[in-house]
Amino acid sequence: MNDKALRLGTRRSKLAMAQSGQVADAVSQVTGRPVELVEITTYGDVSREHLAQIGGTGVFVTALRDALVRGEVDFAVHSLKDLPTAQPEELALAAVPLREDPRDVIVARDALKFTDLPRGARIGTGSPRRMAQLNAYARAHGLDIETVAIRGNVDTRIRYVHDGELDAVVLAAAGLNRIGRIDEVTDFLSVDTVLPAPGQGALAIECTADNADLIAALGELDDPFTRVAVTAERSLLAALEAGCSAPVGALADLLADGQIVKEMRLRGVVGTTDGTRMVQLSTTGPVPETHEQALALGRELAAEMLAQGAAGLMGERAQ
Ligand SMILES: NCc1[nH]cc(CCC(=O)O)c1CC(=O)O
Repeated sequence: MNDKALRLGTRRSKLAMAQSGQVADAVSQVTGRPVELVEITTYGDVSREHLAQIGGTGVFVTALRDALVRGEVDFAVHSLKDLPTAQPEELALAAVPLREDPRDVIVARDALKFTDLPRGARIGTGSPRRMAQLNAYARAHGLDIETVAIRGNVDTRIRYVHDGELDAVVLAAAGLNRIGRIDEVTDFLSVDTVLPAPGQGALAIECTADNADLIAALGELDDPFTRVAVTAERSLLAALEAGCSAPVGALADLLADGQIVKEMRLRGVVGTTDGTRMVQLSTTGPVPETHEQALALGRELAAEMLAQGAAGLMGERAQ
């Protein structure tokens, strides 16, 4: 038996270390091999520039992928929502584990809920998707909020609220869960209010495409439904030709009748960051049984969204 340590390439951020550590334990369990974390610094970690300005899609991912291709590490864990939609040929998406809570959340001062924020409240987020949907909701419900562009890691963002610079920030529940700060949440946003980013809450475990043994071993951590759902969500994103910094939300979920899964629903939204113009559509159909069917579902919904003018709403970037 092979008991040589597997090398897991990871970013150094608290979130990356937390999710890599959790996956390392699971991989150790299924392979019976020790897993050693190898820290890799990415351009996104050192850059002070705004994410959108340095190219948006995948800045955090590239350095890890380079290390895989060079053979410096055996596998890597990414937040699936940060993965570019194009899968490089030399790499395999070996596992998509069971997704955690996909929702966005608010961390606000004084334990405030989103809808209880006072007039003129300032809400920080670096995401045009979150801005668009929060502003659209505010317009529709007579809330007076100002979305403020911020960046930085999860700790930095929460500090804006504790320091009194902002009334609230928007974050992903999954990230807070993974770093053990879910108690900071003052409001879980319904996905009817803010549709999450495609793939939000899910992880991607990648290794090189030629490593059949490792692909098979990591495959034990795969959750087939999560994979189908995120495949449809990311296919929608790709068909809209939108990068990770575009204002696109997507979520696939199962519609069940008691214990019996009946259908899958895919919802998508695109909007201008000021929330004045939105295209939001959903489609429901049989649960896809193949990768190709999942891709087709995303493409079909994207085509309907484009027919309703979605392309005209995506030119924007956060400032
Ligand atoms: N944009 C950064 C990012 N990438 C992944 C997560 C954690 C959530 C996830 O894995 O989906 C976060 C933080 C956030 O959006 O609050």
